Amino acid sequence: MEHTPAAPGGAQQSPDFSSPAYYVNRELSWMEFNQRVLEEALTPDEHPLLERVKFISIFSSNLDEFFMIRVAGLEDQYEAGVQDRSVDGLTPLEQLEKIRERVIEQFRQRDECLYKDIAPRLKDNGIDFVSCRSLSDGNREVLEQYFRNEIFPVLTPLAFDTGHPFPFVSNLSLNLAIELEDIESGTMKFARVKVPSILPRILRLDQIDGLDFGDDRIRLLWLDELITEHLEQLFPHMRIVQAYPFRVIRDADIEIEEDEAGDLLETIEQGIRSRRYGKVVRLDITPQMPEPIRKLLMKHLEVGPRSVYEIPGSLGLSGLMELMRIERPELKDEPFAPSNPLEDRVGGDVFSAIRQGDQLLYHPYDSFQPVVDLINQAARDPQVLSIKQTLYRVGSNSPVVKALMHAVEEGKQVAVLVELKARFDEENNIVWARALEDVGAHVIYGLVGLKTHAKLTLIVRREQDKLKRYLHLGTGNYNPTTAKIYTDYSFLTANEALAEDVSELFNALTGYSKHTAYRKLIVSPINTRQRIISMIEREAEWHRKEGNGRIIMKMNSLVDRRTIKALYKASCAGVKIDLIIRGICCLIPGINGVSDNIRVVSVIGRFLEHSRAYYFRNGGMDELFLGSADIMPRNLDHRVEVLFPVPDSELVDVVRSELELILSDNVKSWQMNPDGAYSKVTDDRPQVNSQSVFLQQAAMKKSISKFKVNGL
Ligand SMILES: Nc1ncnc2c1ncn2[C@@H]1O[C@H](COP(=O)(O)OP(=O)(O)OP(=O)(O)O)[C@@H](O)[C@H]1O
Ligand SMILES: [Mg+2]
Repeated sequence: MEHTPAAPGGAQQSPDFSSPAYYVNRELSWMEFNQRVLEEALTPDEHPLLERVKFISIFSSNLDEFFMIRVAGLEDQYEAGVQDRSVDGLTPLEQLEKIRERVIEQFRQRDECLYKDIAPRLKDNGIDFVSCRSLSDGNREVLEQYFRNEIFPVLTPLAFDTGHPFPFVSNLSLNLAIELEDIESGTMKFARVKVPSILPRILRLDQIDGLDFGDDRIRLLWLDELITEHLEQLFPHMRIVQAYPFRVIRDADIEIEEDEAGDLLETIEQGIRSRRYGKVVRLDITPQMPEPIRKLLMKHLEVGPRSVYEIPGSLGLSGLMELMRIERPELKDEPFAPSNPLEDRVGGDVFSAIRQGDQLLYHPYDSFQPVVDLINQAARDPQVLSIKQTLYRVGSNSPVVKALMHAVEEGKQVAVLVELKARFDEENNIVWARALEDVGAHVIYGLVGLKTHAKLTLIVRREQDKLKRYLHLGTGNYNPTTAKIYTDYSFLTANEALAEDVSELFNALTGYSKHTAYRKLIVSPINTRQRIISMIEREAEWHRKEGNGRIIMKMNSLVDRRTIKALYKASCAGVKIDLIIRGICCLIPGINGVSDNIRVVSVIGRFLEHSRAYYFRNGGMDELFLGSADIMPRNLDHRVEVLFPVPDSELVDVVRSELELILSDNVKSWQMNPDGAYSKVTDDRPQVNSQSVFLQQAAMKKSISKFKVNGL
């Protein structure tokens, strides 16, 4: 990326902070993030072998989602003739073209890594991808029988010619396009078979009864290969000329006109159904597919050449996640047991822990269990009157939801705000919302036009004839499964001023309250942008007065232009600004006269960095906010988000030193350079892998508390 120095000739004029040269394109920045995820797989020795496979899967499914939402949006804009340029000066078409160029290169890297590096290493470790043809005659017969019994009944061959309409090809589906010859008439035909998504994508041949290999190697076969091999069973009296896999990705962005939605739940269900019919935004094929079949698919799926990707090898590599089920611990990360300081100290009595003082948990190093315990304990506790909670992504089989249901059964007043619009979790959330409603909880779907992304729990308990309020405030979801792999903070407190604000906020979410004057919380869409910007400006003021201006912000994405401008200005004023941004970052650090004092790093590793923390030195009166909001227009303007201050200075110090540790990471950290590109942080200091250090610290905490429990 080119940019001219802000003040040519050393003149002291203020740079034009709106210049496109000072911004990175949001979509391309996301692509760079996904590249960093891919690098986790590409680099040998970065992770145990199966974990590298996992990163190929994550990279691939991330990219699928990106097409379903972001590329779909750009294609819409392009089609609608939108000529507006992004902050960095690109039209929708220019962005689409750049994305395509990048994706092609990424697919090349991914596939080369998978087939030339990872697969041979898997082989060295006794794990083989095999083809049907490589099997002995005896094994092939057994496999044919297996196909007949287990797979054949689930398949539906769909003919396609003038007599049959083009079959509907659903989103994310893998299919075979089959060329056939009618043996009697000699005419050529075309058919499509969907590879059933309910079956595992990769078969473990060594686990199929009757197959005999005479060794204990693990043998894997792609399901689509098995189907291809036995197509003649689906088309008797026809000659299979050839079969070619293809995969379709559709626009999956649900547009909900909430103002017109009578019943939001039903409207979203309709949306999910219609998502199956969204416009095709990507068609994956293999290079072998002949031109006529390509043309035919492109015509009927209504896609242009820009949306067609040739991928040698298997399609839909997100399916590789199944390999994580292989029981080969030495090829995976070492399991770890999170510390549970609360359990160790107060035996799971979370209320009493909170009474002793505010509690800060850092997941996944600290267990998420206390949060589940809190709600379970509240459900059982006769003194508890009510529980209010927001739910965004709860995951399947959620112990949190079960605890809430239990609380209803125990006669507590339970009010739950279920966000039905949480992307790709809509169906899941509908199920939970219904289940909660059925047991008699008050289920609310939030405010019209806003997604509720805030993570809040409020428990009211009667104590000595007074009502006391307990809070859980978080940066991540109420999802114990992801809490094992995403880094997030949980803050447990009975702080009155915070509780007052949270009560008001729940009233605003569930009732008609138009409360906007929160004393402690920063709340989107009310004042997050304005408060963050004013704290950035305040830091510049402090710096002018007494120096030492310092800001550390950690988030998943930084997109908001006004906040970026404020950061540029603060940098020009001399404030030292460190940004830990895992994903999209539209700000460019280190530009002369614009962002000299800003550093941007991104940590990608075993755990998904997910916590959001905003720290300001504030003239020595350190101020720290944690919460659910990233700095993107969507989080600032279109969602209900909460950032909460951490009132205890000791805990502020804890978080600040955790942030400093991440900033000192020189193993899993990437820095953004003044040209907008990322490079791995390398220096001569002893190696610091921040996630590993946090793991070690958690293990230490565990052993220390064991000593304490034992009275040593
Ligand atoms: N270690 C990892 N590194 C990179 N990406 C990961 C890792 N683990 C999981 N992921 C991917 O990260 C994605 C989730 O990231 P994201 O920040 O969007 O979280 P989220 O739960 O959707 O939160 P939000 O609702 O705030 O967007 C998942 O789709 C998953 O595939
Ligand atoms: Mg997300």
